[in-house]
This record gives sequence, C-alpha cells and structure tokens, in this order.
Amino acid sequence: MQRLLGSGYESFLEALQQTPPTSVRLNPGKTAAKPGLPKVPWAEQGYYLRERPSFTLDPLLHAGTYYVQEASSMFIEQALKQVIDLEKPLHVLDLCGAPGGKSTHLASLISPDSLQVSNEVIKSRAYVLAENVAKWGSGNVLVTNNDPRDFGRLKSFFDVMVVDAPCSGEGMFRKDLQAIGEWSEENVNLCAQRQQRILTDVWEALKPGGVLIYSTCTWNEQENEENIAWLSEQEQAETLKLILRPEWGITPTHLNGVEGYRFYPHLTQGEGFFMAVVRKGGIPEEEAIGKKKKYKLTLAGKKEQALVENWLQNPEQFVWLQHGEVISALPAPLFDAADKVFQNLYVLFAGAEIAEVNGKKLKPLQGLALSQHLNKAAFETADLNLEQALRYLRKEDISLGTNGSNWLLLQYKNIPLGWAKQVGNRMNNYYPKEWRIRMELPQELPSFTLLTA
Ligand SMILES: C[S@@+](CC[C@H](N)C(=O)[O-])C[C@H]1O[C@@H](n2cnc3c(N)ncnc32)[C@H](O)[C@@H]1O
Repeated sequence: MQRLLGSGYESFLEALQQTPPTSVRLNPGKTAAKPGLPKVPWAEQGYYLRERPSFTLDPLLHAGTYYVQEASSMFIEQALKQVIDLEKPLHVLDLCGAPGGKSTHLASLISPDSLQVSNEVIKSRAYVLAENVAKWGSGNVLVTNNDPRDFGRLKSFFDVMVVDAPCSGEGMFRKDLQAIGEWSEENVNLCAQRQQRILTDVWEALKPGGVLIYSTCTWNEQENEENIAWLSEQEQAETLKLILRPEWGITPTHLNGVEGYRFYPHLTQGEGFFMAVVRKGGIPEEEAIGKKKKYKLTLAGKKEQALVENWLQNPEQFVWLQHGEVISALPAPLFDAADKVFQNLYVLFAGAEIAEVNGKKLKPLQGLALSQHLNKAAFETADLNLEQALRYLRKEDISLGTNGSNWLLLQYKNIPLGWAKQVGNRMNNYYPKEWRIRMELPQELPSFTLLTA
C-alpha cells in the first residue's frame, strides 16, 4: 500500500481507524422523497446518514423503499450513465449478485423493457438476492442460481455485465475485522486466479461491443488492473475512460494500458473499492430469427389471467405466466428473452409473483404487494403505525379492530408491506415466514425517518 499511496500512506492508515460512513440508496420506483441529507455525489439516489440507525426496526427498509449500500459501490452508476444508452432495451447480467446492492441499483437504472438477470452461485445467498430483488419490485429481473460457466450457453446474449467479483476484501478492513485475519498473499493469488476463471467463463455471454463492469473491494493490483490487463490480452477488449469530478476524490489508475478507478478511505467518503469498464471488441451480429421453438414458460389461462390482471397497473403491458397454481407477470416484450434464460439456467425467481389461483380461490402474493406496478385501487388498504408494522413484520397476529373477510394490503407511511386476511374480527398474517424480523422489539421504538429527514 505504501508503494501505491506514497505520501498519502499516513492519512490512509488514519482513515482506517475511523468509523466507515453509512449510506443508503432510495428506490425511485417507490418514493420520490428527497431527504435533506448529504448526497453521494456519483449516485442520484444515494445519501449519507449522520449516524447508523437500527435498520431492522424501519419498516420502509423491509418494503424495499431503500437499500443500505456502501457509497463507493454506487459508482457503477457512472459507468452505466457514461458509456451505455440506458433508453434502449438491454439484456443485463449481474453475475455475482448476492445480497443485491448492485442488482437493485442496476434495476433502477435500466429501462422497464430491459431484462436483468441477477445471479448468485451459492444457493442460500441466491435466496437472499431473490428476497431483495422482490422487495425492490421492478418486475423485469430474473434471479438465477448458476455457476459462471453455465453462462457459456447464452452466447452473445448480454449487452452489459457486472462482475463484482469475490475478492480478498482489503477495502473492508475497517468494517470487517475478520477480513484482516483472512488476508494472506496466498489468498490474494487464489482470488486472482478465481477471478480470471470467472471472467473467462462468462466472457462468451457478452455481445461483441458489449460492456463489462468489473469491480472488487480490494486494492492489490493483482486482483484489479493486472486481471483486466490479462483479460485484454486474452480477448479483444479495451478499458473505457470515465469522466471524474475532482471533488469526488476518486483515484484513476493507468497500468499496462488499463484505466481503473480506485476508492481510498482517506480520499473518498466510502469503503475501499476498485472498478474498471471494459468494452468487448467486434461488431454485434444481427440476432438470427430461429424457427419457432417450444417454450419453457407457460402462459396463464385466459380465465385465470382475467381474475388477477387488474391487480397491476397497465395490465396490457405484461405477459401473464402460470406455473402450478402461481401466476406471475413479466413485461410483455421480455417473453422470448426470459424464455431463453429459463431454457439455459436455473431460475429461482422471475418478474413479479402475483397470485395463487385454485379454482375461484385467489390469494395475492407477497411479490404483488411489493411490486412497483401494483394497482392499489384494486384492494382494501390499512395503514399501520410503527409498532403495528413491526409486529406484522415479525409475523405476529395484529388486530386493527376491523371486521370482514377480505384481503387487506397493509401499509406503512403509504408504502405496502404485505397481506393480511380478515376472518371476522381476527386477522391472519401472510407475511413470508422466512423474511420475518427475528429481533425482539425494544421497549422504546426508535423514530428513524429517512424519507422526511
Ligand atoms: C462481492 S460479493 C457480491 C456483492 C453484490 N454484488 C452486491 O452488490 O450486493 C461476491 C459474490 O460472489 C459470489 N461468489 C463466490 N464464489 C464465486 C464464484 N466462484 N463464481 C461466482 N460468484 C462467486 C459470492 O457468494 C458473493 O455473493
């Protein structure tokens, strides 16, 4: 580090002793709030908090209104905005996706008729990714659980790829003491080799002319510039230069012809981070129109679709799918591309899960409550106070003193949390068991109000 930082090394060591800043990114699909807080300068929806609250005790986090994300990582926004035409319908891959920081960010930046595949190789982590994607509620994301090598089956499919690679985590040292204990030169070598393998495996799936955003949360050159230089040598690829504002404090690097961007804690408000943007050489080929194939996705029956279609706004813009009793919806223009992903990968979650249909019995699903396209007017709603909302999220039975036999959409500060079914004066709690808050509620509830701060 001393060699990389020269005279800045002392300040760097000092910064490592300080508490890292806390930052969040708002979901523009769920709120138009502009909190009066300092902004993350490279990300339109990013804000720094003055202190770290107990996020678990804020219902709006569970509703997908914002995501707690380290600020440096939000820099991928500049790569997308500066080198990609985000108005166009794109196929986007987030290869190493869990827990979902970059995936939820990408989903907010691409157009609604773009298809995003968010992947995670470790199954338990893939479920966490699916949960966070469902909470974000964009509706155009498929979550897959595949090894990078499986993506070779989707040759030249993606316009944009994010590889936020597993790394030796030097940039996390002040946040995660365990990372210090696990660091060794041998581990850096292993990480660098694994990153090269991941890049080789996934490269075929990028279209010629497509863009790869590579990032790590480590500083050594082996896992960063050297890996990208290696990729450029192996394949037809060039790194792209981004425009930086001096006040951002980002350190550009140029090593072996590679343009890289480094985040050091004494110069930028964020954790350690590295990013490079690579364009694949070659000219994109016209997509061949293949003969009519057998689809893997099955359309919902007309009758079933009619029962639920007014549960989304602009239902005509969606294609309605059915697997078993579950009906889900995807933006209609994405049907063919989504089917191709289903043919080749293991898909855990797709679009928005709307309802379970059993004869005439209908059950709205959690994905619908959290969808950015939910048509609230189709439901009876009830607003909860903080304690009621937290008890609901703990999956406790709550009573609102109402009577009836309807499905109720429960909200906090006008943002949907999930469903409850009234049975007389009782209310059954349909919040997903796996997502419930496990923490005991404190005697005194905190009043964290990000959206009105
Ligand atoms: C830095 S984390 C990703 C963080 C995520 N992009 C975000 O913004 O929330 C790296 C991810 O790579 C996954 N991973 C580990 N080994 C991998 C491998 N061999 N191939 C692909 N992904 C791997 C890890 O499970 C982890 O979720």
